[in-house]
This record gives sequence, C-alpha cells and structure tokens, in this order.
Amino acid sequence: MNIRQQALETLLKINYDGAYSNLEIKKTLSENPMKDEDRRLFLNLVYGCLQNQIYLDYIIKQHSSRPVNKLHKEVSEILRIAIYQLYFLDKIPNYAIVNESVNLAAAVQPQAKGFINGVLRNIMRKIEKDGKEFKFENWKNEKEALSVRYSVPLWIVHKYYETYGKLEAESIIPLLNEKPPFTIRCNTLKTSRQDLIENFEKLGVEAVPGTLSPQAIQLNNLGVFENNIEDTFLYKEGFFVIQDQAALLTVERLNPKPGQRVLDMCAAPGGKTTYLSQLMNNEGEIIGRDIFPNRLKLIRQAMRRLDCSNILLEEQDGCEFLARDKESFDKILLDVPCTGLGVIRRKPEIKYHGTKEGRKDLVKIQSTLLENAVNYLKPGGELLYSTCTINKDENENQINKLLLKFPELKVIPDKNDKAYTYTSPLMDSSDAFFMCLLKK
Ligand SMILES: C[S@@+](CC[C@H](N)C(=O)[O-])C[C@H]1O[C@@H](n2cnc3c(N)ncnc32)[C@H](O)[C@@H]1O
Repeated sequence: MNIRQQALETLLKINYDGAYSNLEIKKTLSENPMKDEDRRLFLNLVYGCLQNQIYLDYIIKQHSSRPVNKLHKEVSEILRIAIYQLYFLDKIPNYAIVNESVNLAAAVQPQAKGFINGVLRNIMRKIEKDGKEFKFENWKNEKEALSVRYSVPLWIVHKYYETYGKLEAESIIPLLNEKPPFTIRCNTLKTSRQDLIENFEKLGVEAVPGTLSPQAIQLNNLGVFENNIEDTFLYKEGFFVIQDQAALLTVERLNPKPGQRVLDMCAAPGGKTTYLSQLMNNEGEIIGRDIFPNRLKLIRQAMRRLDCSNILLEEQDGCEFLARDKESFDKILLDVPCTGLGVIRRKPEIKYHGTKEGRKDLVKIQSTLLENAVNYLKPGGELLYSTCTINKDENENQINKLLLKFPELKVIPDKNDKAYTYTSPLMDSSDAFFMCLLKK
C-alpha cells in the first residue's frame, strides 16, 4: 500500500469509526514500517487533513456539484488529502498530486475517478488564478472566517471568545493547528533537571528549560529520536515523563507534601499521579483511582519505571461514594474526563467528534465526581479541580454550583489573584487547561 493509501485508511478509521488519531497513527506505523521520509509525509497528510478538515471541505464545496456530505466517504477523503497537498505543501507539483489522487481513486473507488479529476483540476485553475491565500477581508463575520480558515467548528470558536476574550482568542485559534512543543517532566526521584538537560545534549538533542514549571524541559530538534524517544536509555531509566507544562502546573498548584494522604480520583494514565509521588518524595500515601482497569495498568508501568513507591492503585468509579473514605484525605486531585477542547493540537479529531448530549452527560459526571471529592476531603484539606478544556460549563460553572452546595468551601486564588486559572498556547506553548484550588 502506498503512503497516500495508508493515510486514507487511517483517516477513514478516525473519521468514520471513531478511532483516536494518536492511537490509530501509532498502530499504522508499528504495523507498516516506513522510511523516514515516507513516515513524515504520512504524518503530515493525516494530521494536516484532520487539522484543516473544515477548510478543505469548504474548498470542495466551492468546486463540486455534489455537497461533501453526499459524497462517498472514500471520495471525500481522497479529495481532502489532495486539496491539503495543493494548498499546504510546496514540494509536490500540482499535476503529480492530481495524478496520484486519480490513481488512488482507481484503487478504491474506480467509478469516482472522473469526478475527482474534474474537481481537482477546477481547484488547480482557481489556485493559478487567485493564489492560495485565505482572504479574511472577504468575510463579514470574523468568527466564521476563523472557523473556516483554521477548521474550528463555530461553537468552539465562540467558546474560545467567551473564555479568553476577543484578543486572546484570535491569537490562540490559529495556534490550534500548530504542532505543540515536545515537553517532558524531569523525574527528580532519579535525576536533576540540569543533569537531564546535559544528557540530552550529549545525545545531540537541544533541551531547554520550560518557563512554567521548574521540572519542565522542552526538547527541540529531536532528530533521530523523533519517533522513538521511548527507546532511549534516558527514558527507560525513568529520568523523564512526556508531559505538557500545563499538566505539571495542576499538580504544583495542589502542592502535596511528604507524609500527606492524597487521592487522585481520575488517575490514568498516571502522568499527574506520578508527579504527586515525586513532589512528596515517595513519602506519605497516594491512592490512585480510575474506572478502567486497563488504564490502571499504564500507571503501574509508569510507577515501576519512575520508582514511585507510595502509590496504591484502585479500580473505582469515582461517581460511587465510598463511605469508608469520608473526610480522610489531606489533598485531592480531580482531573476529570472532559471535552478536551484545550488539547485540540494533540487530537485534532476532538473538534469534530462528540454531541451536545454527550457533553451534557460529561458535565453531570463531573458534578458527581466533584461532590464526592468534597466529601472525601478532611476539613482544612485542599482539592484541585482541573480539566483540559476551555468550556465554562465544565469549569467555573461547575465550581460555582459546587460553592452553592458546599458553602464551607473557599476558592484559593492563584498567583495572579485569579480564582480560575486558564493556561493557553500563548503561555510557553502549553495546552489550554483549567484549574481551581478549593479549601474545605
Ligand atoms: C483527563 S483523564 C486523567 C488524566 C490523568 N490525571 C493524567 O494526568 O495522566 C480522565 C480519566 O478519568 C477516567 N474516568 C472517567 N470516568 C471516570 C469515573 N467515573 N471514575 C473514575 N475515573 C474515571 C478516565 O478513564 C481517564 O483516565
């Protein structure tokens, strides 16, 4: 199978079978070893098409007699892959892109060859005439223009405006299609940030301290380690965890101390649980819970690799209250399942998946988890609530409801004196997280 067909198969699984891009891409790459250059093209096509899907469909709509949603799924994906290359890649000549696409159609949807050829030739002519620039000035509504150009559904554009305000939202939205930096957390149970930076430099990888967390490092130019950092001895020895800076901030905000009893209610895959353990220097007790046993296995593996010895794992639905744990924890981390609108850079399909109903259900689960967390907290204890979304219904609106129900709770403001902390790609390229610290 050639690279474009490989990309087509992967996109079909993500867009029509609900597969997660990161897992599906990993699976394809492990089952089909590729040369470096082919792997780069494959990744570029899959991520490029997902990131720009609304824009690509808008272009199809301008040049096709049939609407995109009436096209056969293979046909629309072949068109998206071709148009992505025509608009976003420079090295492949346009005629070669069209020929490759028609050949791909011949292999999977032969009756659509002529249609695909016709649409792509119309688009090529349009590019020759008008260029590839998106003309914002032709749009009356700035939110609609941003939605199409950066392929962010309009309802999500509205959420970014609501949460960050016009100026910041307009700066953040274009960044949602950028590749996030490769960020790691130094595991100080085994090494120091300075030593780790020097070790990476010996491997020829530029390592720069992150500016948001004292344990964060950004790795630039991974070079030969681009796709196999987990094979390095630095990883196998447990010197670091791959983790975004915003995730580190949540744990640092909770600030667990050695000797405390700490609960992590939604712990898998354990990035934050193991950081709790690191900050507690393995002293005290952490209970890490998750509803999915297969995901708990990931924490167990991480604990072994990182030398975290004070974590007890339990399979548990956090929506069910365990009476034996009432008011028994000093600190609780509640990093809930959420819509993930703050990590679109990593999982672009998040923009298109999900329903209103599904989002309402999530809000209910989060509320129940929050109420249980408060009841698990000792008087005087602290609860850190976090999400990787920018939807207020999952964030400050949840906290406001909780404060009405538990008037004994106090919000502890952050270092900027804000009750609610939002990170964003404008802060050292971090993910967009929400966090709020509450004291009982
Ligand atoms: C945002 S992720 C947690 C990420 C984790 N804190 C980390 O940093 O690695 C949310 C987790 O909640 C778990 N989860 C979903 N519903 C749950 C429930 N009712 N009770 C407990 N865990 C749940 C999911 O399996 C998922 O692992």
